Amino acid sequence: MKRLVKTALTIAGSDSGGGAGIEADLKTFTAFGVHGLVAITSVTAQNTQAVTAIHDIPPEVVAEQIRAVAEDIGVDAAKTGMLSNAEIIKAVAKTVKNYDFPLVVDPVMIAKSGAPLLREDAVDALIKYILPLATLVTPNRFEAEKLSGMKIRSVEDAKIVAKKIAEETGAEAVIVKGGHIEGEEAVDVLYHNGTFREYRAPKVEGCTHGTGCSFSAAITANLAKGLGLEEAIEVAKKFITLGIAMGHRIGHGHCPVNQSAWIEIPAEKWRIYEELTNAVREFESINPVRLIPEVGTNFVYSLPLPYARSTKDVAGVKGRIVKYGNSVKAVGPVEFGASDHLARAVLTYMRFYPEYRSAINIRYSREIIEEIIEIAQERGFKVSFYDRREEPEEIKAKEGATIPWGIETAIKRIKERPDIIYHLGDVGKEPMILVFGRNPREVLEKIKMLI
Ligand SMILES: Cc1ncc(COP(=O)(O)OP(=O)(O)O)c(N)n1
Ligand SMILES: Cc1ncsc1CCOP(=O)(O)O
Repeated sequence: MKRLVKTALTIAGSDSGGGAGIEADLKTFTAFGVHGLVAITSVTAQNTQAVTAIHDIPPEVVAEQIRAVAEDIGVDAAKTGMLSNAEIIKAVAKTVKNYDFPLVVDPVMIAKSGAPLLREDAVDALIKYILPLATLVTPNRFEAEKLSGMKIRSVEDAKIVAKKIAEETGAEAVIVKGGHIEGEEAVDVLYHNGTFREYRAPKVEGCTHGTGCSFSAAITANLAKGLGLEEAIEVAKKFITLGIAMGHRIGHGHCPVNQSAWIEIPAEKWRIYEELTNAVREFESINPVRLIPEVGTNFVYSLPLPYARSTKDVAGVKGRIVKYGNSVKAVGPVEFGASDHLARAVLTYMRFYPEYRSAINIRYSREIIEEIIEIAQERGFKVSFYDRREEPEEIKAKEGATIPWGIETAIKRIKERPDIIYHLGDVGKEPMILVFGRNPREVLEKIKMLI
């Protein structure tokens, strides 16, 4: 039977910290929907700060891992990472020659923490045995300098070096990565089929442990899926830029790239869209006319942290929910970026209570707030408030700062998490009640109690 899922093989070392090596490669393969296969070359005891032990696997066992998966399952594309010593390099070269899958070579030499991952005497073996088999070699600045014997200070130097490595080793293509080359952008230079191509992205703040591994794994996964080389690199560049920006802030050293962001953000966005759309429909059907303020109601649901960074990451109702005769109607559909005020409120709230990602605003009246306080006492809900008259002048003067200040003030006012925050308005500002919950369902439950 024809195999439906594509497969990618990583021939690399294990990083016990889960940031680089085999672990990074497998997460990357999964992010692209490709089944990952492994041939472990070396087991490292490693964290974000250091490599504290290295145990190399016997070369024949490395070769046997490749053979075992290639013979039974089949390999659509493969990559190499940490190969550690010359014997492993020779065993890998001899084995992969028996198959015709594309091979991406990440010439791993030194860990971010500074530890050597390739013996000094094995660099020549890498050049002699592995690079000639490569569909693509992916050195960073320092690896490219080592492979070429030349210094790289600019994108122009990177071009000369990429061409030199390809011509001297017989590698089909070489991409010299620009993360360590000076400039505001990370410019990667590809030499392929006698021509150059530049891949540009802003140098983003974030986490970089495992970037080389994840980038080469992303290219491999996309080659396995049938993309051409240049297209596969284009996707991988976007993937790694997002992964660095969304990196997991763990450990005390170089924090790791987040390979899941690529798949998690779109998946979460879809779940949020569905859940919020259903909740808005239910809110309309309850028809809570007396709860709709003059400015209208919005109902929001944010991406989880660390993905929620701006109001664009919060879904809301476009055009808000309004009174229409005797009924309550959403003006437009649920969209990300459709809310400003309520989105800023929920983003501030999440700084204190990250799981509470949904909120709705309803009309303030003395009667409604008294009912809320009564229900809150019965059900154990907490209510807090902020008073715009207490707002410091410097906050007033700053565009968009009132709501974050107000939510923070209300949260700090009481010792426990407030389910409901209200404010009494100001000149030209309608007073408002904001109801928070972990998700739209929880917010709706609270609203239903008021009806
Ligand atoms: C087992 C293992 N393989 C590769 C690396 C290199 O990862 P890192 O240190 O983050 O550097 P790049 O990913 O940028 O090449 C490693 N540390 N461990
Ligand atoms: C005016 C206002 N203030 C708090 S919620 C709200 C209404 C909803 O505003 P948005 O649609 O910008 O979230």
